[in-house]
Amino acid sequence: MNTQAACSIEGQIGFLGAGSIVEAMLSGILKKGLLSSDRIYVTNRSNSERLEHLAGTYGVNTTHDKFEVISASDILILAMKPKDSGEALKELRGAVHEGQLVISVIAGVSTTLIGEWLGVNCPIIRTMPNTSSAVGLSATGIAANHSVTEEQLQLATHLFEAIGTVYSVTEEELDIVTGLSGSGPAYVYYLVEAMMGAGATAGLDREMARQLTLQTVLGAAHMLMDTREDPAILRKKVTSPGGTTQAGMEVLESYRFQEAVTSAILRASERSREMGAEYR
Ligand SMILES: NC(=O)C1=CN([C@@H]2O[C@H](COP(=O)(O)OP(=O)(O)OC[C@H]3O[C@@H](n4cnc5c(N)ncnc54)[C@H](O)[C@@H]3O)[C@@H](O)[C@H]2O)C=CC1
Ligand SMILES: O=C(O)[C@@H]1CCC=N1
Repeated sequence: MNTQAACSIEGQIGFLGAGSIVEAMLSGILKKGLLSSDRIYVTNRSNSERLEHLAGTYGVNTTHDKFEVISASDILILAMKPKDSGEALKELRGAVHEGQLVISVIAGVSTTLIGEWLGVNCPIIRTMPNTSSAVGLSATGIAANHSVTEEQLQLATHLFEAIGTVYSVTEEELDIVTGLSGSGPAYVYYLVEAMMGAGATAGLDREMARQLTLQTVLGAAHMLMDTREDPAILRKKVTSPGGTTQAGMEVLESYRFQEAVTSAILRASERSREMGAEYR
């Protein structure tokens, strides 16, 4: 868990969208005590059961009236899918006023486009958190448009610091951040699935394979963070000449593992750019 102390924030926050990333953020924000649940409003397209779940689990206010959420909120967080965002935001044209701070977690969609759809020249901050927000360990990229004041940027940074670590980048760089750390947890889970599966296939009890894999991933992440050593150096320290790691690494290389990971991240970043153009 991120142990950084979080001071409370003023005002009310509204979420337009109630999916996985919003639940991860709610969980992280409330665990940190950044603001009380009665100052949070959540709406979605039409799923009442989902809103009931969020109200029941987190004690937040939920409604199907998007205009109620907008008028109740000092900070508005946009969290619908990129493909739904144009239609959703055009419906709200004129409802958001210039004093409200809009924060988007939507992949690929630019602050310029969001401003055009909403029909208002308001401060807009584009971010890219990841689902590790739920345990306070998101790696979040953040970029602001020209209307955002230093104070508003600090406020948004503070909000996202409650759910992890925040990195200030340019808006262009956010597409790379999306492919790398926004999608990144899925790549790590994919590796973990493969490692656990291999342990079980080789004869270990499934739970034992799971625990050994998770402790290995956790230990490796801590080694990288604590020693600040280059990952290639750490990898070499594990690899005894002619030993087991070398044998395993040769197989990964024969499948061009690094090339596959690089291509995946570049393709995901490109997809972020594509979505911004595709859904305009
Ligand atoms: N899932 C992830 O790991 C991450 C997702 N994101 C971004 O967050 C956004 C949401 O992603 P997820 O939570 O995964 O999607 P999701 O599909 O779980 O949730 C999308 C939500 O948007 C709502 N919605 C759709 N149309 C709406 C409308 N007109 N008004 C209000 N709400 C509406 C849906 O009802 C649903 O609650 C996407 O833009 C995605 O790019 C960003 C970082 C990480
Ligand atoms: O897959 C997606 O498009 C979203 C953005 C980053 C993580 N999930």
